[in-house]
Amino acid sequence: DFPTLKEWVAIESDSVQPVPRFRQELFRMMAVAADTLQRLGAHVTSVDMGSQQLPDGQSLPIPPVILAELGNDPTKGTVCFYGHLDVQPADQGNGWLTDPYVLTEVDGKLYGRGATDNKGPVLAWINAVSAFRALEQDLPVNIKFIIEGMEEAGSVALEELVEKEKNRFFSGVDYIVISDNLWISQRKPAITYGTRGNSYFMVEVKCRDQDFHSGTFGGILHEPMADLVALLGSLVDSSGHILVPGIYDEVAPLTEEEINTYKAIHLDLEEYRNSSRVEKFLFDTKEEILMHLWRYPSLSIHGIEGAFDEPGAKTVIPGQVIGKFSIRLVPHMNVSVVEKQVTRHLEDVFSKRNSSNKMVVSMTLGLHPWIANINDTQYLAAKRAIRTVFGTEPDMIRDGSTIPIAKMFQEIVHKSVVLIPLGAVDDGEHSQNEKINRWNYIEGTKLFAAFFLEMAQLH
Ligand SMILES: NCCCC(=O)N[C@@H](Cc1c[nH]cn1)C(=O)O
Ligand SMILES: [Zn+2]
Ligand SMILES: [Zn+2]
Repeated sequence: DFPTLKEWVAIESDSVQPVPRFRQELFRMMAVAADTLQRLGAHVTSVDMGSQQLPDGQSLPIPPVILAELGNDPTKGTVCFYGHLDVQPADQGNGWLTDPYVLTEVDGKLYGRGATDNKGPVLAWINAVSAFRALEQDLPVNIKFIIEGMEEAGSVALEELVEKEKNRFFSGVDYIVISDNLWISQRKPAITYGTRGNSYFMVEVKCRDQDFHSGTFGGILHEPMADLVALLGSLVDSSGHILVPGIYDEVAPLTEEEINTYKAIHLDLEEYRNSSRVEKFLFDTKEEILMHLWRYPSLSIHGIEGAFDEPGAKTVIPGQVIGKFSIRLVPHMNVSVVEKQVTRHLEDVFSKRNSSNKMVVSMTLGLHPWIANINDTQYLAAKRAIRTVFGTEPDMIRDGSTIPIAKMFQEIVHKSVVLIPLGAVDDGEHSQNEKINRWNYIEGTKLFAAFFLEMAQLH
């Protein structure tokens, strides 16, 4: 009578679209998960997270965070698992070949929103725990769970909760495990020991708060879009090199030993390129590709608010526009130093244009990079468990994206954090036709069970 992945995927727990219907679904999702953990024998607390103020003045309730505990034997180590049960939006009309909220198996692949990000891995951990229950075996370690429902919306209010629970819920925790990313291969398991951070910028250029007719005003204005395009064009060159002065100053120097870690990773570049449907990457070797995803910063331009982006040929001059870009940060870059460097650079470029428009730069998100010590006990336990279940050594990888909670745990709770992904490189998290392979889901469950046993031995 345990929940299946199909039942969990059927709950439309979208945290990104701030509408009451999805919030209700999120509350239902968290209630179902709390009930599951209770039936597993855990002591469960659903923490009220208050409400979220939206930019349009609306307020929406934040789904509760689940804190659960199973076992408190002082002779055993305590492993805390973090996961999230909210999902990215999914719209069947938009490229999905099956209903995103109906888990559908095709050729051993389980398609559905949240299948790999992150409902499948959370359920795999729960299944591993329940396997010990079913076999009437004592759990080898004490287990804690922290499960949230707002990760895809930026883990709203979670940092405050972690801070508040630092000396309570987290006081007895020895190790933290997250399973919220993917392998770098289709078949070879991985352990993740680092993620990049992210600093997200908005640059607003404003002439007035209404658009202009380009026949009536074109030729006599400093156009906001022309200013903005020049600003955005000044950020990165065609080889991907970021042009903000000083931005590379604090990037950790590259050592020979580190290069060898990239050499050891199996990555079929041709397959990677083909499955990504990209004609050519900026770099030609595996080592360069991995380094530019994991250990060097990158700058991406995301969009322009206020731009005319519909089909057709409207002859408008937008009166104000907001450019959006972000810089993925790596050790040892500092968020506030980056904020100053970017602001100064944009101000310099803008002042050289002698524009009469107003420019405002703001950093709306500052997430730190995270890197762990791969000699920590739980890394050894995860490696041994992978050998047992998969009969191979894992790829030791980093992730080019950002999992803010990893750094929060490291900084606030001061505990070792490991990422043990279960999904394959082509699972399509955040994309249409997200899936988890049946094989990954089942072997992943075994991996977590083996990990508990290894942790018990090594603790
Ligand atoms: N493979 C794990 C993906 C997790 C993820 O997508 N995180 C977001 C977090 C974020 C960063 N800036 C804004 N949100 C990401 O884009 O990396
Ligand atoms: Zn996720
Ligand atoms: Zn996600």
